[in-house]
Amino acid sequence: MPGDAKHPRRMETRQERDQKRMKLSNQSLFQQKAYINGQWTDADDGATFDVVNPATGAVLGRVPRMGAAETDRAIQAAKGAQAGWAAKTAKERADILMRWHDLMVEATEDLAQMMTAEQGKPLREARGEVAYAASFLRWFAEEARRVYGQTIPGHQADKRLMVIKQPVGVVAAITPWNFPAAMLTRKAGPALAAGCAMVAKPAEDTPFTALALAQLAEAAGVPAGVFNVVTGEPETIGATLTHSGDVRKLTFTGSTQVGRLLMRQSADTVKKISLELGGNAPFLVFDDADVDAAVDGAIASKFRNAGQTCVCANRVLVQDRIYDQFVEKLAAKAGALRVGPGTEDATDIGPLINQAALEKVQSHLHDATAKGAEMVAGRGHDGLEGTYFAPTVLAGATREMQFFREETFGPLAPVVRFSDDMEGVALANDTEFGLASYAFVRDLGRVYRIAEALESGIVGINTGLFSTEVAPFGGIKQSGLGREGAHQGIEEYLEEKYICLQI
Ligand SMILES: NC(=O)c1ccc[n+]([C@@H]2O[C@H](COP(=O)([O-])OP(=O)(O)OC[C@H]3O[C@@H](n4cnc5c(N)ncnc54)[C@H](O)[C@@H]3O)[C@@H](O)[C@H]2O)c1
Ligand SMILES: O=C[C@H](O)CS(=O)(=O)O
Repeated sequence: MPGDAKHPRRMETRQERDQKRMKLSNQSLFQQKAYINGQWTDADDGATFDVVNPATGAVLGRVPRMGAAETDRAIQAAKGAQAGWAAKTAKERADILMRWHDLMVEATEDLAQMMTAEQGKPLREARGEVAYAASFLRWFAEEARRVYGQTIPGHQADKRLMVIKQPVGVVAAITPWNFPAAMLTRKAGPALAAGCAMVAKPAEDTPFTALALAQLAEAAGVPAGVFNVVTGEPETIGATLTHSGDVRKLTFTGSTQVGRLLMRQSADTVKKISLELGGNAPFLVFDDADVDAAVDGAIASKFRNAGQTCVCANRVLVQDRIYDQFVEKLAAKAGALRVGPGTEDATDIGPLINQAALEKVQSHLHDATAKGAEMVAGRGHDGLEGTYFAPTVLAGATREMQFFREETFGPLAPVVRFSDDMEGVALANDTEFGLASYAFVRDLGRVYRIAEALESGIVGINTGLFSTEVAPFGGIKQSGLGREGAHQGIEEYLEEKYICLQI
C-alpha cells in the first residue's frame, strides 16, 4: 500500500503478508491459531511451527506448537459441550451440519487455493476434494435422523425389550496431509451427527485447511467446544488424547505404523477405535480386459494426487498375453502427464509433500532398476527441482523389489507379469495390507471369482475410482478397522444400550 508524508506507509502485518500468498477472497479462512472451546488461541508458550508450500518451499504461515496442557483444555472443552450437543434433536444437529456443508461449498475456491498451497495437489483436484469433503457433511446430516433402535420380542411375558443408540462421547480425530479436508469431514460429519464432540489434530504439513473448516463450523453455528482443532507435536498431542479417560473414541487416518502405536496407547482406557491405514493396492489386468479402459483406470488410480492416496494402485499386475500392449499404452499416457505447480491449470502431477516423501519414492525406483526393472516412461526426479517426481512406468518389475512390500505413495507404476488367474490373485494377496484392489476383467464368472478372492475392504472392477460418501470405505488385515461413509460410518460413533423393562 503506497504511502506519503501525511499518510506514512503502514507496514503489512505478517498475517496480511501470509494471506497474500494464498490469494483468498475470504481472508478470515486463513487462521494461524488453533481453535479450542470456540476461541482462536496460541500455544501457552507462544511457540509456533512453519507451514511450507511444497511447490515453492516458501513459508505460507505458522500455527501454534501445542502440547499436553492445550490438548487437555481441548478435551475438557469437548467434555463440557458434549451433553448439550447430544441433547439437541437429530434435526437440530442435521441443520447445523447442512449449514456447514453450504458454507464449505460457497468457500470452494478459497479452500482449494489453501489446499493446493499447503498440500500441492492441482487446483482441479483440490476443488474436487472440497466437494467430496462437503458431501460427508450432507450425507451424515441425513444419516443423523436415521439412527434407529430396536424393540425385541420379550423372552418372558412380563418383559419388554428395546435397544437404543447413544453417542459414544468425546471423540479424538487424527488426520493425514494427503486429503486435509475430506479425511477430517469423513470423521467430523458422522461424529457430530451422532451427537459427539470432537478434538481434531490435523497433520503438521497441512493444518490450514482444518483451521479453515473450524472457522466455517463456527460460522455455521457449531457450538463452542463441540469441534476443536489443536496443532503441534503429534507424539505429545496423540499421547494426551489416547491416555485421557474422557476421550471415549479414537478415529485415526494415516500410516499403519502410527495406527498400531495409537491402538496400543488407546488400550489402557479401552477406547472405541477406527483406523484407516496404509495400503498396497494390486491393480490386476486379465487377458480378456479392455486394455484401453485398463490403462485409463491405471492412470486414474495411480497418479491421482501425485500417487499420494491410500488407494493408489501400488503394484500393477498384468497377464502375459496383453502385458507388452498394456505397458506400451500405459507408458504413452503416463508420459503425457504434465508435472508442475498445482496452481497452473495445465498441471496433472504436483509436487510430493516433502523431501522424505521424495526420498521414499526414489528408493523404490532405484531398488527396482537395480534389480532389473526398466524405465519405459518418465525418469523420476531426474532433471526436476524441489520434490517433483515425473510419472514413471517400470517394465519387468517383480515381487522381489521393495515396492512390492511397501506403499510407494508417489507417481511410480511398476508393472509385474503373471500367467494364470490363480497366480495373479496370489500375487495380489501377497501383502499384509488389505485396503483396495482393482481388477480389469470382462467374463462374468471371472469377475465374481476374482472379486471374492481378493483380500481387501474395497474392490474396483473395471474402474480405477470408487470413492464416494455413500459407500463404506475401509480396509482389512493391517489396513485398518471399521468403515467410514455409508450408514456404517455413523455406527462408529454410537453405543447400543439394551433396556429390559419389567411390566
Ligand atoms: N485408509 C485411509 O483412508 C487413508 C487415507 C489417507 C492416508 N492414509 C495413509 O496415511 C499415510 C500417509 O499419511 P501421513 O504421512 O500423514 O501418515 P502419518 O501416519 O505419518 O500421519 C498421520 C497423522 O498422524 C499424526 N502422527 C504421526 N505420528 C504420531 C504419533 N506418534 N502420535 C499421534 N499422532 C501421530 C500425524 O501428525 C498426522 O496427523 C499413508 O500410509 C496412507 O496410506 C490412509
Ligand atoms: O488417501 C486415501 C483417501 O481415502 C483417498 S479417497 O477417499 O479415495 O479420495
